[in-house]
This record gives sequence, C-alpha cells and structure tokens, in this order.
Amino acid sequence: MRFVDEAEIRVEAGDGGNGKASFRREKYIPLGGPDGGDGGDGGSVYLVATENVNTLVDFRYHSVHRAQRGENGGSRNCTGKKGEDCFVAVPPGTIVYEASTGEKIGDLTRIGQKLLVAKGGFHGLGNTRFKSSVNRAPQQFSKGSAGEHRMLRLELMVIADVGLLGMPNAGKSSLIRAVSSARPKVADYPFTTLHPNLGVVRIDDMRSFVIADIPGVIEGAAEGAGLGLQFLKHLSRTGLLLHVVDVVPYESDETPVSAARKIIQEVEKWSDDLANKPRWLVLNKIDNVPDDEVEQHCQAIVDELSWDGPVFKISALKNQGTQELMYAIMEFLQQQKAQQQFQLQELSGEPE
Ligand SMILES: Nc1nc2c(ncn2[C@@H]2O[C@H](COP(=O)(O)OP(=O)(O)OP(=O)(O)O)[C@@H](O)[C@H]2O)c(=O)[nH]1
Ligand SMILES: [Mg+2]
Repeated sequence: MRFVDEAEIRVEAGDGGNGKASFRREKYIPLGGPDGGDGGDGGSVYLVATENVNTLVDFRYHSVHRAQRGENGGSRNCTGKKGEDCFVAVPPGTIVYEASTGEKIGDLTRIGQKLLVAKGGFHGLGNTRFKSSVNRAPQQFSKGSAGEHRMLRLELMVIADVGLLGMPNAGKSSLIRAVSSARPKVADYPFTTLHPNLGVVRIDDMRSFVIADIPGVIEGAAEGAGLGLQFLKHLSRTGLLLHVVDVVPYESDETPVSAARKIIQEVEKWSDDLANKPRWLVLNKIDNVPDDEVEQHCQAIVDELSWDGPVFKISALKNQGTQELMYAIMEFLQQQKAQQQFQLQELSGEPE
C-alpha cells in the first residue's frame, strides 16, 4: 500500500565567523604588525538517507534544523573554529523540494547518501590578510557571510508493511489507535475510515513498521461495492495482512464466521496474489465476551473457519493482547526481510 507522506522543514546553515582586526602587542615591540585571524566557516545542513527511518512523521514535531555558526577569528592569528554541520536523518526514498518554488533539489535513494540543502556561510578575513607593502597596519577585516536559510518540502512514498482487512466496524481504526500515535476517527458506524490512515508502530528505538488502516471491505468490494475496491488493489504491496474480525458482530444478522468468510471471498475474488499473502486472523473485541468464555468462543470461530494460520485474540479498545501482536508482527517482518535479502543474494550470485 502506498501513501505520500509529506513534511515541511526549515533548514538554517550557520553564518561564517567574522575576521578579526588586531595588532601584535608585545613588550619591546612597539609597532607589532596585524595579527587578526580569519573566522571559521559556518556549518552546513545535510539530509542523510538513514536505515530504519521509514516515515516523515518525526518532522511534524521537529521542523527546524540548524547548523552551528563559525567562530570569529581571534588575536595572535587565531583562526575561528568551523561551525559543526547538521545532519538530518530522512528515510531512503525521500524527495526534496524547495517549498516556495516547488523546484526539485534532489532525492535520496541509497542508504548513507547525503544531500547538501543549506550551505554554511564563508568565513570572514582577519586584518592580517589585508597587509601589503603600502599598508602595514590595516584596520580592515571582513565579516563572515550569512549561511543559507531555506524552507524545504519533503515527500516520501510510503509502502505500508501491514494492511488491515475487515468488515466495517470490526475495529481496524481502533487497533491502529491502540498501537500507534495515529488518530483515525473511530465511531460506531460503518465507513468511518474514508481514507487510508497510516500508523507507525514503534517497537523500540531502532525498529518500527508501518500499518495501514483502510476502509472496511464489504461483500462485493472486488466488484467495486462500498469503498473497498480502490484500496484492495494497493494491499498487494504489503508484507502481511491482518484480518480483523469482530467476535460479537454489530450487525445482528451476521456471525463472526459469516463476516470473516465474506472478506476471504472478496480477497480471493480479487487476486490469487492477495489471497496467498500471509494473513493472520485477529479476533477483536474479546472484552464483549465474558472472560471465562473467550477461549471457547474464539476456538469455535477458528474451527468453523477451518483456519490453521496464526490467531490473535485482542481487545483494541482495552489494549489487551495488542502488544503481543505488534511484537509478533515485527519479528515476522524482520524474518521476511532477511529471507528476501537472502533470495536476492542467491539470485545475484554474491558469495555473502
Ligand atoms: N468493546 C469493544 N469495542 C470496540 C473494540 N474495538 C473497536 N470497538 C468499537 O467498535 C466501533 C468501530 O470501531 P472502528 O475502529 O471505527 O472500526 P473500523 O473497522 O475502523 O470501521 P470502518 O472504518 O467503518 O471500517 C467503535 O465504536 C469502537 O469503539 C474492542 O476491542 N472492544
Ligand atoms: Mg476505520
């Protein structure tokens, strides 16, 4: 599933440090020459394509990125220190535009690739530099030039790792709310979700994945009923589907099994590729079933569906079982990625 993720950020390079005007002062040397040092260059701002960063979501909270100013020059020919550069981590695949003109500045495709987006100011010159045969005591010095300031628009095509499938009202948006900072609308009427929502599930500092909440799929979606069709076709890019089933369906004429079958049929009608994708059964709203009946209630659904794949029992509302589900997904995606890399290496015949 693909989404365009966007963010605007401001990048400010450091100004160059000023040059110094000063003269040597030492005992017994009455007319010491000029000894003002140059300033340091201002730091620049670079964007760096970084592994494991997979969305632009963090830029919503941190949108100004500054590099350091260069130090001013000092007496005794001391050169000012160069300002530190600022490196901003972005996900691979980020395209960078000048915000005001829409002009493309560049794109970052390879991990580790760097793009200069704001150049640091040039250092000012100390008065030593202005010394000449006709002017042995120059007062001149120059100021550092200003660092570049720019507004950038970042754009990224995000491919969701996990797609949620399920009847309207099954609790897909609630699940995304429970496990990520995404805030899709949740309500007790069908088709709350009119556009796909993305949630980034952060497992720890280094690991996260993207989960996509899509509008509920209903019977006939593969033929275009409801809102299902346009989203079904994008699901083929995900690595895992979660089939969310309400264990006590909202529609009284529906049972969990009949609701689940409808979804499976739609998926099979749509494409073999989608039907063969790894799919897990997520039985939601177990809090609507008395504690001591959950096990039995869920097992009956699994048996009737003749489902032999992974099953998770959760309550998105009460946040029960959701954490375990997220860990299992992360583990699965990592294994899947490792396997794909292995296959790629096999294909390309690389030894390692
Ligand atoms: N009791 C209970 N209610 C839940 C649970 N999860 C979701 N709900 C409720 O079910 C209703 C529908 O939830 P949503 O998350 O909007 O369902 P959805 O699958 O995203 O629905 P659509 O976007 O219409 O396809 C809301 O009233 C939720 O509060 C749960 O685990 N337990
Ligand atoms: Mg929804």
